[in-house]
Amino acid sequence: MIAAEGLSIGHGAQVVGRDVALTVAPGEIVCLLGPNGCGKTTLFRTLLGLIPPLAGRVLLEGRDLRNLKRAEIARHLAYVPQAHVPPFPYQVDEVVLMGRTARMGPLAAPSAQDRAAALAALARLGIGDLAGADYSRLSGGQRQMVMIARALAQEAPVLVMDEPTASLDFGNQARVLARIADLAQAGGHAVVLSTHDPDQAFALQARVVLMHAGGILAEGPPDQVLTGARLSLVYGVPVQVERTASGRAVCAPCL
Ligand SMILES: Nc1ncnc2c1ncn2[C@@H]1O[C@H](COP(=O)(O)OP(=O)(O)OP(=O)(O)O)[C@@H](O)[C@H]1O
Repeated sequence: MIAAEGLSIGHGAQVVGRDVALTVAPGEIVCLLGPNGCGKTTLFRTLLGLIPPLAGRVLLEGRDLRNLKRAEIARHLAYVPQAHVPPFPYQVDEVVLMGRTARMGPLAAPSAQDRAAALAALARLGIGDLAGADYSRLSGGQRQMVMIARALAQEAPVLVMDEPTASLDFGNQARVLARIADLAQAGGHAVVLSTHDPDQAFALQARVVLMHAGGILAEGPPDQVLTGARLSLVYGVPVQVERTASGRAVCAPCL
C-alpha cells in the first residue's frame, strides 16, 4: 500500500536518516518510536511527499510518489496532524469537510455527498453529536478525534498520524488508541503513527519501527523490538520492560 525503499531523509544537505525501508499493509499499524530529533516528522513529511527523498523512493500503491499529483496523493494518503486550536471559530462539520478537498473539483462547493461523507466520518468515530459544535471550544481529545474524522472523510486507505495522543489525558489517550485500532482492524486502514510512549505499541500490537542514530535500529513486533536494552540505548536512560499479572508489557525508566 505504502512502501519506502532505500530512503534517505533530511533537509537540504542535512541527512537525518539513511537506508530507511518501510512497508505498511492494509489493516496494519506501524508505530514509529525514537527520541526527539531522530527524524520521525522528517520521515512523515517525506512519506507525504512534502519534502523530497535525498535518495531512494516512496511508493504509493506501487507508484512513485514523485509521479503523483497532490490530489492523487491525498486520495490515497491522509495526514492526521496534532490537533491545535485554529485562529477562526470553525464549526466541527466544516473542519471535517476540509478533508473532502481532494475529492472536489477545482473551486467546487461541497456536494451533498461530501457533506454526507463528513457526517459519516464523525458518526463512525462516535462523535456525530459534535457536528454543529464550535471546534475551538472542544477538549483536546475531541479535537484529535475531529482531526481523525477529517482524514476519514478524505477516504484515503493510508492514515499517517503525528503523535495522535500527544497532550491528551489518560482516558482520551485510551479512547483515541481504541479508535485507531478499530480503523485498522475493522476498517482495513493502513496506519503509520508516531508516539513517545512505547507502551502504546504493545497496546496496539503494532509493528514497531525503532529509530536511532540516523536510521532504523530494529523493526518488528513489540515483544521482539522493545527490549529494555534497546529502549535504554535509544532513550539514554535505563529502562525495564516488565509484565503485569495479566501478561501486559509495561516499559518504565528506572529512576
Ligand atoms: N525544516 C527543517 N529544516 C532543517 N532541519 C530541520 C527541519 N525540520 C527538522 N529539522 C532537523 O531534522 C532533525 C529531525 O527532526 P524531526 O523533527 O524530524 O525529529 P522528530 O523525531 O520528529 O522529533 P520530535 O520527537 O522532537 O518531534 C532535527 O535535527 C531537526 O533539527
